[in-house]
Amino acid sequence: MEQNKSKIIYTKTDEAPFLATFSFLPIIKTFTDAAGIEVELSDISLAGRIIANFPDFLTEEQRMPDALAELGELVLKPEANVIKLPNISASVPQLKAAIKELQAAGYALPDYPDDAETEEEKAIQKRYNKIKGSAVNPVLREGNSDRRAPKPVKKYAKNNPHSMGAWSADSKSHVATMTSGDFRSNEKSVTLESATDVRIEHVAADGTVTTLKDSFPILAGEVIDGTMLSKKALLAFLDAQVADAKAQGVLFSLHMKATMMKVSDPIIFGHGVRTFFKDVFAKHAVVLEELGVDVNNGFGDLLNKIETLPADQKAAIEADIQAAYENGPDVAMVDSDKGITNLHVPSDVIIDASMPAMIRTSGCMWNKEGKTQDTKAVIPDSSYAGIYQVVIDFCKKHGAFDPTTMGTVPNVGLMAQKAEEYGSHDKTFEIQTEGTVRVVDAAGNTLIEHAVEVGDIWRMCQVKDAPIQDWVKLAVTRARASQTPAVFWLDENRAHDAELIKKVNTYLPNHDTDGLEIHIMSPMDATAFSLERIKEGKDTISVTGNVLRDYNTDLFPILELGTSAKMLSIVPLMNGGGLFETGAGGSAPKHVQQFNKENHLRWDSLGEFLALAVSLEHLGNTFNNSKALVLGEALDQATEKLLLNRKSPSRKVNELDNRGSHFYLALYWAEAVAAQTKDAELQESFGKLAQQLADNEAKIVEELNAAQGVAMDVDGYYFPNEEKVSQAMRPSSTLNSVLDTMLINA
Ligand SMILES: NC(=O)C1=CN([C@@H]2O[C@H](COP(=O)(O)OP(=O)(O)OC[C@H]3O[C@@H](n4cnc5c(N)ncnc54)[C@H](OP(=O)(O)O)[C@@H]3O)[C@@H](O)[C@H]2O)C=CC1
Ligand SMILES: O=C(O)CCC(=O)C(=O)O
Ligand SMILES: [Mg+2]
Repeated sequence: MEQNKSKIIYTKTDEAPFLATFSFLPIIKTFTDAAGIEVELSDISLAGRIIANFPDFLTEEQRMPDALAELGELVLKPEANVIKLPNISASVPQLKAAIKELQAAGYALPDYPDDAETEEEKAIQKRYNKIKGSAVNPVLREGNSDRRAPKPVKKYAKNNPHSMGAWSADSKSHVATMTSGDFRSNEKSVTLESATDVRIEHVAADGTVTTLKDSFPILAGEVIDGTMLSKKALLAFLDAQVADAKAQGVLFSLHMKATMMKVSDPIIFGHGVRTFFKDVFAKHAVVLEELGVDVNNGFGDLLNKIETLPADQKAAIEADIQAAYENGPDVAMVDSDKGITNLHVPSDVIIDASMPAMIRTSGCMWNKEGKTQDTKAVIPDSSYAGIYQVVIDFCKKHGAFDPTTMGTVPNVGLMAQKAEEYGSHDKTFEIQTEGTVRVVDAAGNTLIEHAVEVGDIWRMCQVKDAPIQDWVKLAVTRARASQTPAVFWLDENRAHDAELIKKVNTYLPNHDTDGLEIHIMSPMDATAFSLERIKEGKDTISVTGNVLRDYNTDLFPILELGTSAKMLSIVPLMNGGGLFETGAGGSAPKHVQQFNKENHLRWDSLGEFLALAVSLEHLGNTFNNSKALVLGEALDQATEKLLLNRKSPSRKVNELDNRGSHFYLALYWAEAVAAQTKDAELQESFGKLAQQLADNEAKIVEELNAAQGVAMDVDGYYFPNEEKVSQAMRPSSTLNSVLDTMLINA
């Protein structure tokens, strides 16, 4: 992919942000074309990535270039300027559904092999596994993360607070986490002084050595960790939690990140399902085995596979499932009307968004009657679980947070180059034989070693030195720019964090920290510190590793702003380019359901507006493009006005939705360009556009709202008909012709 000096890459993704793109992109192009800036669409949708990876199964016309691979190369170059919308990180059920849809559309793709046996099946599975889970973000994130609520957004939230469920001191909701045998307890960490190669091997009790991962390079200064989660300890823990949830009368709810931690967390999820339905699995072990049931993909896998059984056999299993529900604790529901529990699909409950949603709902989740109920949030590994307990304790003591007065917690996150746990998939193993796992360097020294048993999960993580240096620098830069205290969330008692603390102490003196308040605290202490301040309306930067980056950038925004979609999310790429993510949240599947049902899209594109403005600013500054700077500044003004005038999408049908909010953004953006005096040419042409949009406001809004209230079918979920999507997302002929006229004149 060529990125010339006046090009911005805009990503085509999935679900709600995909739909929104069909309305917003024509507006963007109206503005950028006039300024000679090219905006190119790059397809990294789940369907697009599947197509790109199986050219040999497809016809010439069906094939697509591997846009993700191209972007992966682009982000290493200084000229990179990419706007990245949220995309699906597919669980296996989602991947299978997308494949099915493509097959139905005439794409002769192979099925996803559940049990790959032949070499051919293994090769296909390997290709699909590359597409599975969080496969996009780690490729693009060649920089650390700077996520925050811009001032106008925070101000808007204070003036227009979202709902917050009240908290009572006698709430029984709590976090349950392991106290031993987990990743945190077993962690060992080493900083390599000089570059070397390491390999990971398993040594069986009889001395047989099996290579788990061939030699790979480690750079000087890199921190590596090895750790394991004991299956025995996990099962004992899960058993105890199921029993305790029942005893306490609270909902049982398991919170994992099975999409991003795509090797370890589905295994843990599977143990959660098997523990909850223990009797079903004990009684029907043989038949479930024969059916190839794999609940690492959720309990839904069992339900789907027993459909093929003879009626009486199926009924017997269903009766035992019912008994499990009756005898066990109540289980948290994703959709109580449809009987879908938190255990059905691993991608339905994702910890970063699910825990804050629970905290916002008075610490409750939904039970089978569709009512809220106190909940036991089960987060097996104790590395980070404690922060949520601190928030829960704080709410029990002080009541719910008040969005009208609370301060903000922006985040500076260490994430470049697959840092830490989020880069561990290719170094995570479910142990097949008792023995030892060891990490051995080029000279034959054992750097890390653990005794393991069958079923234990062993993993190694890496974080390179250059990203750490960049992260420390970014933290200081943000602390200085915003005059806000910064806290490194690092625990001296955790092996990995202890190594990072040494690094932070080495690199901080390289920067001017005069007059800045910088702390290092354990995650739980840092949470308590930040919450005390937030309550007093004070701001505190959280400087964290990759997992806490993920957790904090949903936790605080969801409490402060109601959603993380309103965050500014910048990734200053280490080689000088810019990656501008939109918001900090996901692709909102629920929004698509509503769109299909009643043609109302409640997706808020605020994240896209903010990202585009910083992308234009970056382009302007990097390449001396004054027109880009004018557009960027004007866009920020337009976004601020949009918030002030409350033109964000409503949640209700027949009211302003995503499309209507795009119209208002276009109007305010054109007005702001027309009002500036730095560029007379832009001023003149956008003066005309502003006038036309303003003159037609009532008609356009009427046309946009009138389209709603009917079912909408765009021929597919993962791979819809783009012509239909475009028609659906651009229902105002008046708006379309005003934009077209502008484009023709540009
Ligand atoms: N950067 C990325 O690419 C990311 C991708 N994901 C992926 O997204 C999918 C869904 O993840 P999930 O955890 O459910 O998170 P989502 O953010 O999609 O959903 C959580 C809820 O947040 C609200 N929300 C999120 N974005 C917006 C928005 N722009 N406008 C209005 N409301 C919004 C919605 O609430 P309500 O329904 O009440 O309106 C939504 O249901 C998964 O496949 C996940 O892997 C997740 C995070 C980041
Ligand atoms: O990549 C993913 O799967 C999710 C990313 C995410 O949640 C985040 O970056 O906050
Ligand atoms: Mg996240």
